[in-house]
Amino acid sequence: MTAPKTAIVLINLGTPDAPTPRAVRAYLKEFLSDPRVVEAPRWLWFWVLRLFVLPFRPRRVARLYASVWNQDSPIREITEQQTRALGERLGVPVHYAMRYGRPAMRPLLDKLADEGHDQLVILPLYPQYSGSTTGAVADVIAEWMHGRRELPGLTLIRDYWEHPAWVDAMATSIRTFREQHGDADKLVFSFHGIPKEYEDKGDRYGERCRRSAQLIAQHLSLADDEWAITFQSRFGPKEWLQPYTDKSLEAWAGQGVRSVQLVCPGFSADCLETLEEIDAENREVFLSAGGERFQYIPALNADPVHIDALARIVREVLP
Ligand SMILES: C=CC1=C(C)c2cc3[nH]c(cc4nc(cc5[nH]c(cc1n2)c(C)c5CCC(=O)O)C(CCC(=O)O)=C4C)c(C)c3C=C
Ligand SMILES: [Fe+2]
Ligand SMILES: [Fe+2]
Repeated sequence: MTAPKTAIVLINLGTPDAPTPRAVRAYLKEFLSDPRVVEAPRWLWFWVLRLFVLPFRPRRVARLYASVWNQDSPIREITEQQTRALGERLGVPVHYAMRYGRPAMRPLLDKLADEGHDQLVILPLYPQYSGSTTGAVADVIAEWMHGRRELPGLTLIRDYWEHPAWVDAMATSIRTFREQHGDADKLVFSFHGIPKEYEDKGDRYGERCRRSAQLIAQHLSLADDEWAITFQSRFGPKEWLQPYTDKSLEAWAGQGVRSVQLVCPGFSADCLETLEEIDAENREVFLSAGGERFQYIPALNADPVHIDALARIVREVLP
């Protein structure tokens, strides 16, 4: 037998192929059909998705994608940069795939196994585990394994919000931003939400986010009134994790908070939800409610402090 041939696979959520209603429709159809993402009864959601969501949302969301699109969707461009940088740092082949849309996970797993890799380390780029994100990645891996006779060794890094290397990278990035731009009345940690019902049923994602923000705030020696945690990206009519980012910004502006800095520690790469929803929509919410200064602190992206942290996290599980 030859020495184990290891490959690292980064996974992120996904994005449409193009900022057009047609491409966004195809992407949303795949994404929102996953029962990990929308847990409504299948027969009901089948019709709601086709009658009320897919005929309308893609047109509006395509315009939002167009407002942040570069050569490609930011999340795919940045994941590609992260993949290259981590490969150089580790000296081990690093690949990436998206859970929804392209490049897809299954063809990559097939290719790596067919090439004779017998150890795969899979790192979903969600620092805080949720069934709706990393759980959905695990589903694809499990289905893929089901169809294969010879299996490689597999390590799934479930999450890394507690890893000192990642907490340190987040704190360093925020500190560097504040050294360059000054502080604000409030530092807001805004996380992507999930429906409150998922938490009630046992998904401890919200708790991980709250503890995550606490660890970073401690690292920065912030007093309790200098920071806050909120949840963004509500979808549909039900209650999601609270407090909501937009409502909180509005309330603070009314209470005399003049300046805020927002950081999104649940997003390893900037994407529609940070560049458009936070840096454009929520900026507008805060400023039009009387706030004076709104600053978005970028995601860790392909910053060397992030790549160093990911390299440490992966090295710990390498054979
Ligand atoms: C409908 C339910 C959704 C759940 C639950 C959900 C959880 C969740 N999502 C992320 C990260 C990202 N989500 C992104 C976009 C996005 N998310 C939803 C819905 C749910 N997300 C939708 C419908 C969309 C698409 C845009 C829209 O139509 O509003 C993205 C950005 C992708 C991009 O292309 O830039 C990310 C990243 C997390 C971390 C999470 C739960 C923990
Ligand atoms: Fe989402
Ligand atoms: Fe959004």
